[in-house]
Amino acid sequence: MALSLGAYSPPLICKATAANNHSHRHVHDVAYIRRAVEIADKSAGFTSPHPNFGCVIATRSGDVAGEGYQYAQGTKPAEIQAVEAAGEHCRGATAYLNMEPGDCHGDHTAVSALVQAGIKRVVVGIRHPLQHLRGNSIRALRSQGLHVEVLGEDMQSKIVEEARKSCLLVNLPLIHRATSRVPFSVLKYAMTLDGKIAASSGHAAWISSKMSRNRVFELRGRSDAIIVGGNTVRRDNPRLTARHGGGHMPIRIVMTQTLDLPEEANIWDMSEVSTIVVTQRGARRSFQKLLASKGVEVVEFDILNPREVMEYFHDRGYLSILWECGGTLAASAISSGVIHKVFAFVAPKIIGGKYAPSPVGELGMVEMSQALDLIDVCYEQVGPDMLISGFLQPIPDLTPIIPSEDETFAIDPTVTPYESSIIFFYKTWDPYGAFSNFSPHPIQMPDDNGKYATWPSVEHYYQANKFVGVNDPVARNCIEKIKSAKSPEEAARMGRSIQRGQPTLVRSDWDSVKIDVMYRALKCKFSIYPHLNYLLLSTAGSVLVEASPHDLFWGGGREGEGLNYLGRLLMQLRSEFLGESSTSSENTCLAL
Ligand SMILES: NC(=O)C1=CN([C@@H]2O[C@H](COP(=O)(O)OP(=O)(O)OC[C@H]3O[C@@H](n4cnc5c(N)ncnc54)[C@H](OP(=O)(O)O)[C@@H]3O)[C@@H](O)[C@H]2O)C=CC1
Ligand SMILES: Nc1c(N[C@@H]2O[C@H](COP(=O)(O)O)[C@@H](O)[C@H]2O)[nH]c(=O)[nH]c1=O
Repeated sequence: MALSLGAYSPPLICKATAANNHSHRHVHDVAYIRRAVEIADKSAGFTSPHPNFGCVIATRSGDVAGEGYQYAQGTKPAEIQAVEAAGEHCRGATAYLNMEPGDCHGDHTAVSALVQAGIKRVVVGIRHPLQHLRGNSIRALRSQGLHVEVLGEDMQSKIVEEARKSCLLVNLPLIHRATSRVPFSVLKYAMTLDGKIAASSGHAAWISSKMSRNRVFELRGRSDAIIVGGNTVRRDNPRLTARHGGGHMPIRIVMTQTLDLPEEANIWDMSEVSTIVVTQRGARRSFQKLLASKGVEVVEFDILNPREVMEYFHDRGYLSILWECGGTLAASAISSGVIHKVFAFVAPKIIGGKYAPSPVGELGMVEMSQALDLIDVCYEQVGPDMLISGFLQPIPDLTPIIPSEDETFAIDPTVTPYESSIIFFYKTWDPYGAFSNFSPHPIQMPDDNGKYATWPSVEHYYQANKFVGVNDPVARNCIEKIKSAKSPEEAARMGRSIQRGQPTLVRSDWDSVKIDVMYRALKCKFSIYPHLNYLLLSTAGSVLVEASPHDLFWGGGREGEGLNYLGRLLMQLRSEFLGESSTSSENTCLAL
């Protein structure tokens, strides 16, 4: 049954001229695209930031027949959900997508779903921002005879431009990933009406109201990580958790040169979420050991500055960072050009104090004409406070397309192709993302009794296996819960937190069997999906490395110090598929 557009109904249309018809169609299209944007954002706070896709299917008579949004990386594409919801109503209908589908895994699942369902026309908000995916799905849809229109390219008007902007905004972190080497960063602070972020004593709890602080929890939930400076840890002893009622918890990062931090602090409590300390190489080695004993990861930098640190977290796959530091680090981050957006909560209070700190320290500016102007400023009252937000940098321009390596050689044959013998993979949306255990490829695996069950991803299967064979109903319950986790990310979160919090539930032989468990899961995945098998074989001759800088067992580590067992297993499988060695998993482990 087709649903009425309801709250998203475009304005009523009266009789019109041909030109008017054109712009009226834009009104409809824009309303549906805006709805796709709205639903694309629905997983915010529940899952870590990821490319946000929404899809709305509208029938020829203008009713919404189906909708869907992608919940997390490795979950069902928005287009498939919308097609399933719309059923027969897809025939001849239009699909509205806020962003071109990202065919990260070479299987064109979203495109096939739209084609097979009988969709006639597709309106796309923006092309996929990532170079290796950009334009692929649009080309594929057109080659299948669908009429595809892209906002700003095939349709132009003021309202189209505004809708396009909303498509850019809902995926801004991804757009930054595509255009720069640092994650999208938001600086947030709370200040009194006289511009102080604490009293002269350093006391700051609280400046903003409870309502404003709840908004901050939401902002935290939308981020991969929250960063503060050493002084904020010493002064405030913050928890920096997202008490927003969502599932996603950002990692906490402390940036400190001296590593002169308290031995006991809320931020070292790793029961809910982990903390990473970034510091100067060689700083207080004994304290580093103490932190390591608490499970805190310490990352040393030769040059500790906001840009180096952000580039590191970009490489670690982070899309979005929230800065909740004081003015000293905030000034350094702004000067380094890594802050993109500001959220300032202004409380109607005056605290005074000649030495009370302010939100941004020394920027070296001497004339007001040098002040940084915010762009697209918004004012919103939150309880008694005023929230002022705006951008410090414009939305990156996606128009000038940087030529791909192949294109470069075509443009300039004198450029020698870079002979790459190492293939790095990590996030599902990056090149070779299908090698990630978070990729959306269900597998069928036998249980102890030889009965086959379907697992939504390799990650689900691997995490659940930690608790297999343990004679405890709680462990059995954990397996079922992990199996039905809504995303690979949630499966990983559950598996890791149960392993950490209730180690007695983990099977005693886990360390000795985990490689074999992973091997069997990967073997199934790369056997049952021909295109994945093809992709794996196409890498023959290259070293495969999971580019996880923090997982030193499955990943390659930051400086190649990781054991890269995931990469090794994939290479082992590749050579088995090529018939170069035996297929025994025991041999796999021996060969590693
Ligand atoms: N109201 C609000 O929104 C907030 C208020 N506050 C308040 O602010 C005060 C603390 O402010 P502030 O001292 O500015 O705290 P910061 O959070 O800015 O911490 C500064 C510290 O960051 C570390 N750091 C590491 N690298 C750099 C770098 N490249 N540049 C600058 N700093 C670096 C240093 O730590 P180290 O010394 O360990 O080497 C430095 O001392 C407290 O009173 C706190 O309550 C703090 C956050 C938000
Ligand atoms: N004082 C102040 C803020 N301060 C920020 O919040 C941190 C404390 O977080 P938590 O321990 O998780 O509650 C603190 O260290 C600083 O970064 N934030 C605000 O929204 N409003 C406020 O008035």
